[in-house]
Amino acid sequence: MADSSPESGARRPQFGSRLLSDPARVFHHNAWDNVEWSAEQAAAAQRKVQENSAQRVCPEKQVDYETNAHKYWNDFYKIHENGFFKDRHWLFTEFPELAPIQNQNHLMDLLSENKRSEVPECRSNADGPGLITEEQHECSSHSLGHKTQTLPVEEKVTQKLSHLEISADEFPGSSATYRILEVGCGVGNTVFPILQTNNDPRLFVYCCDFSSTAIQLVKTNSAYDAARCFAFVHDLCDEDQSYPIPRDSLDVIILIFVLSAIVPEKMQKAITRLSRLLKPGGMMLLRDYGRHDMAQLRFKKGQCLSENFYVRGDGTRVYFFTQDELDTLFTTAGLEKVQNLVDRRLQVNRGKQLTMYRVWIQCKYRKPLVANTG
Ligand SMILES: C[S@@+](CC[C@H](N)C(=O)[O-])C[C@H]1O[C@@H](n2cnc3c(N)ncnc32)[C@H](O)[C@@H]1O
Repeated sequence: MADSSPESGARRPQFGSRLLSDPARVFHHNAWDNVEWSAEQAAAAQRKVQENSAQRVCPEKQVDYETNAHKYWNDFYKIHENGFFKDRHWLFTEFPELAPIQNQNHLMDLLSENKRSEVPECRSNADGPGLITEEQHECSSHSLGHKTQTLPVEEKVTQKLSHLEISADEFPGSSATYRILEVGCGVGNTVFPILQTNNDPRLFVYCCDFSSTAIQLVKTNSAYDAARCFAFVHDLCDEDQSYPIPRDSLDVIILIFVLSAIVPEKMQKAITRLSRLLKPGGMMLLRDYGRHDMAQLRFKKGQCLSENFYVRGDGTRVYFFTQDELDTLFTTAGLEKVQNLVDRRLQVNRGKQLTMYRVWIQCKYRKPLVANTG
């Protein structure tokens, strides 16, 4: 097979296509896919988790992390603004649903021009010391422009939506025919690539986050276009707060490293509420941390909140999923599996000769065309 590494300038391959067959070549690329874990490595990971989970955070602190979760994320974004999470052009190869079909050939041409090396997710210093690679700190060149004002029309819509009674023909994006919602969008590192690469006039993109600081950064980004996008503050765990979109109206919902940030007991209701917003045939897409990811193994004693759920030094929290747990969450919400895969990836810092074993899970679940009555 021809070399399709980002360095070669060729189109970025889907995950799963670069395999390390000769361990001596480990430092020849930045990342290797589907890395097999030996029994010893798996057992060592299990032991690490037992060790770092032995001591739990006290109940008072647990209440604080839950009650003030949005404040901890606000603080995070006040410090890092939009220089922390890198834009993700891999999105379109992994999730072609983000680009309407008629655009895909053109999209692939655009992407092949993009020679940036791909880093799947780049939560770093808060996960533990020493995890940061140089490229993970690299800031997106096109996510830094800021506007100073939001549009008055949008303000009016926001006010109207705060007294929610969504009518089927009066909501932002109501005239669009392809609607995407990103939940927990942060500073827009998924939303802006979608808006920039997909110029289909029938597309409308919604994005929300419970961090008002993050949403402010999205709205003041020069790439934010209120005619094509609607960003709003929303807590996906808040059952009393409606989404500003009617039921059965979305083609795609995206969750990128966000479900892991909420308390496990609230995950099911959050997913069930979101699934109601999908059109029949609509898709829920997720990429998130898998069990025994390097970030989980790096936690120290005293940072565990509950099984596989931890708090970082900055007060933000993270859960590490198995494929079965995610399958249960989505199928209980009435969705059908299209994809549920584990991406075991060996990331390499060639400069520092470091190896990092990452575990991510990628899921696609579809709302059935006919309601599941069984
Ligand atoms: C790890 S970051 C990922 C951000 C973004 N999806 C990305 O990939 O760059 C997790 C995001 O989820 C948001 N978040 C956490 N809990 C949330 C909740 N209950 N409701 C809405 N957003 C939430 C945080 O504010 C943060 O922006």
